[in-house]
Amino acid sequence: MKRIAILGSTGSIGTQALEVVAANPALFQVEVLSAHRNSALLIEQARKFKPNAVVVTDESRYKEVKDALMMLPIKVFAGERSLDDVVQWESVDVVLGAIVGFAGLNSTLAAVDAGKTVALANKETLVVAGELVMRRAAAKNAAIIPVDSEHSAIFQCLVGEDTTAVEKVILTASGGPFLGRKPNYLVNVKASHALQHPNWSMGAKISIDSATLMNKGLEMIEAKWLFGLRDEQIDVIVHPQSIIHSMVQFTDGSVKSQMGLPDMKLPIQYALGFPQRIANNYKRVDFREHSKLTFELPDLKTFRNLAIAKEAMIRGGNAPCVLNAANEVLVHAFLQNKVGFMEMSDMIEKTLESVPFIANPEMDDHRKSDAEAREYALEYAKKSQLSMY
Ligand SMILES: NC(=O)C1=CN([C@@H]2O[C@H](COP(=O)(O)OP(=O)(O)OC[C@H]3O[C@@H](n4cnc5c(N)ncnc54)[C@H](OP(=O)(O)O)[C@@H]3O)[C@@H](O)[C@H]2O)C=CC1
Ligand SMILES: CC(=O)[C@@H](O)[C@H](O)COP(=O)(O)O
Ligand SMILES: [Mn+2]
Repeated sequence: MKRIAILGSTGSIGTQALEVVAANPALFQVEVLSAHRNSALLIEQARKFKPNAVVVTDESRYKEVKDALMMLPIKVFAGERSLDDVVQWESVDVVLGAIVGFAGLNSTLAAVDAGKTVALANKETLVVAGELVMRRAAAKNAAIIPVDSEHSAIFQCLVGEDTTAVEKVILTASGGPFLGRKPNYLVNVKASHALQHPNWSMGAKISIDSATLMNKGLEMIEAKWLFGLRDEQIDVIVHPQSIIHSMVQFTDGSVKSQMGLPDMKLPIQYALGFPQRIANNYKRVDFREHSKLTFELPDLKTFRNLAIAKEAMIRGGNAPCVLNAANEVLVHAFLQNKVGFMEMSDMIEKTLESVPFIANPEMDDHRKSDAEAREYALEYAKKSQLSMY
């Protein structure tokens, strides 16, 4: 029986993780749940799964959660710091990092420092501080099992392989809702349209990242650190059907892929169950229904975020941290209709030019770079014609 701390239990990954847990009561038990603002759902989840503790990181929701769970033997904590404490508990076997954005970094690091197995969905953690996180995980023997579908695919392709025989990895990208569209169309698109991913149902931030292809840029950086790859070993190919979740090409020319229907419960249960592969009765791929699996190069001239992210990866240092912070601010602004779809790339680029470069950042440098980048990005966002700041 694995005892799991689900950080971000009220989100898209968190709720699907709870479905996986509910389907496998002999394998998994919820030890901790965490939410930020969605206290109503957190309370409902706590009543159903009866964890040892819940954390509500937005402290203004503490009283509501505490009062609602008063009659149950569930500890209730508030604030981000509490997350760092609970993930280190002896009673936690696996930490599922499913918080969105930079906000998930501290708790992931706390889990790694405690030598926990981390099932990691929160890709921003590795984008911002991949070198540092992987270094500390190695020092503490903490396993990081990817949940992100592409990285889960690569991980599964690598099990039992000699990693020195990897020539490159090929990340598949769906292309998002605007595949094939050009700038003259994209200047006018609104969040409601960008949120409609063709294959996956996900949280708002990652859905916009998929639409701009920033998601694939973030995933290149995530792959670099997870699998210890050189920049030139990471390729991206657009595969609109999202059946092949990514591939590994070996030095003998063989290519392995992992396939499946686009359903995040699969990589989630793989990461939670690893090294055990858990049987389920989810819908299988029927190749007659998917008789055309197609591939094309990404349009980097239109979807500039992917090119900008790749450049930040190659530049290294604090550049990916700055990229991430600017992107978080601008995605938030786009969701509120305060900047345009195409403007986001220009503003991210300008933020990267504005924040001083740090070649070998430690945690304090990342915090500082993140804060500075947010200020610049917000300043640029305010200059948008759409802005009503
Ligand atoms: N959704 C997907 O299919 C995939 C997601 N991922 C990655 O997984 C992560 C989660 O994504 P997703 O589930 O879509 O996101 P959601 O927006 O659906 O959920 C985010 C979760 O994080 C919590 N949260 C938000 N802000 C904070 C904060 N400041 N402090 C603590 N907790 C916070 C939310 O709490 P509350 O709702 O209570 O406010 C919620 O539980 C992201 O990094 C994403 O890139 C990767 C691959 C696929
Ligand atoms: C489900 C998942 O892992 C997402 O990151 C997904 O890959 C997004 O799809 P695209 O970024 O390829 O559109
Ligand atoms: Mn992904």
